[in-house]
Amino acid sequence: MPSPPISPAAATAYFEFRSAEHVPETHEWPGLHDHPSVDAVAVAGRDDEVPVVDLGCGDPAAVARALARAAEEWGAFLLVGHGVPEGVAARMEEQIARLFALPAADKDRAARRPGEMNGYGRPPYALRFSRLMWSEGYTFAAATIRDEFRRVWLDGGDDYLRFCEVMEEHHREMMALGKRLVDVFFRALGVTDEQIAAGETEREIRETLTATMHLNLYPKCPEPERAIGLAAHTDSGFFTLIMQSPVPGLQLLRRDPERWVTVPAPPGAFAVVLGDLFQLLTNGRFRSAFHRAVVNGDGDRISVPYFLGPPGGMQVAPLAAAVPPGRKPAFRPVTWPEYMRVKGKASGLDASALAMLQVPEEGEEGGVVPPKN
Ligand SMILES: C=C1C[C@]23C[C@@]1(O)CC[C@H]2[C@@]12CCC[C@@](C)(C(=O)O1)[C@H]2[C@@H]3C(=O)O
Ligand SMILES: O=C(O)CCC(=O)C(=O)O
Ligand SMILES: [Fe+2]
Repeated sequence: MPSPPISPAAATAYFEFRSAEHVPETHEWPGLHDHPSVDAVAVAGRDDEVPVVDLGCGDPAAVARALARAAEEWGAFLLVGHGVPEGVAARMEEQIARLFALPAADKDRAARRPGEMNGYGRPPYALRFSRLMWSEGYTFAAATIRDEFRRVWLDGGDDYLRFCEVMEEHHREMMALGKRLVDVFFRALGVTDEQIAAGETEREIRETLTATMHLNLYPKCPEPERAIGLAAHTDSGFFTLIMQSPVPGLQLLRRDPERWVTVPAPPGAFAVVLGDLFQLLTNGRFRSAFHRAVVNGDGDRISVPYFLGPPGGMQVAPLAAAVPPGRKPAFRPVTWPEYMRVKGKASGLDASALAMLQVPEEGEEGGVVPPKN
């Protein structure tokens, strides 16, 4: 019988990872090794090689083809040749390490309150589990960085200013990159540049993108095989640009047979993970990826997912270009907050919640989205 979800009090209690010599029962996850973990590098050239998309290769048609393949088959890829200056990641790592090294009282002042999206603490879906994850997190809307971090640095000051400048620099770079990628995704779907320029919906999607940043610290773990950094899930928005330390930890679930493929972490590359609303937007052609983060015994790992999605009030519906001629869209329109509620009520943490939005084909009772990756 599954154990009950953890109480809100236990979920917000501070845990001192640095002094832990063992993984306590509260943080021990059964079933972590039900599927084997595969190192993508060790099997390079085979099916388990995580796709790489090189934005700077100079051949837009080849980029769109590589992106379409990665989005259809994996729902995730490594992005290189993106032009984001090298120093950004190093500055982010330094500031994030400083934030999480602050005294517990400073971080607790900014704790995410029940029902709130922003703040220090465990990610929203953590409340669904009976065990705790081996990570510290901080979520904030990219548009409100200065207000948000006055909760940590009450009087402002140099540390606060430096922190905000670095977060804002990352936000600027990621938003510009996200908008470029949206156009390449459209091209990968077969939408021409002229259609993108003329298409109201395509332009609206690109121009109204909203960004949420989530800082993850996975502290070095004394018994990494007994703990999980971030439990398996799909992201719910359009897509997520993940900056990660040059220490692997992100894993993607592949099927037939089920196995976790570790995403390599070459310096400067971003991992890109597609979310459920992108699957809906592309009428199911591009898939969201079921993923998780494992921990390690050698050192800390930091990751910064930059979640891109629609504004809260926008109804997301399958793009006309993605619906085959003569067919109905496969999903009904939904807003992001409405989808989060649907997913919150679903039993799984993957894209299967999308089945509740599926429009049955003529003569059908409704259906499920078969997992592909
Ligand atoms: C924009 C968001 C996506 C997210 C919920 C959030 O409001 C901020 C945190 C994100 C995250 C990170 C860990 C896994 C996840 C499922 C969660 O509970 O919080 C995702 C959410 C998501 O993509 O649905
Ligand atoms: O740490 C990572 O690489 C993945 C993080 C993630 O999936 C998330 O925060 O949603
Ligand atoms: Fe994620």
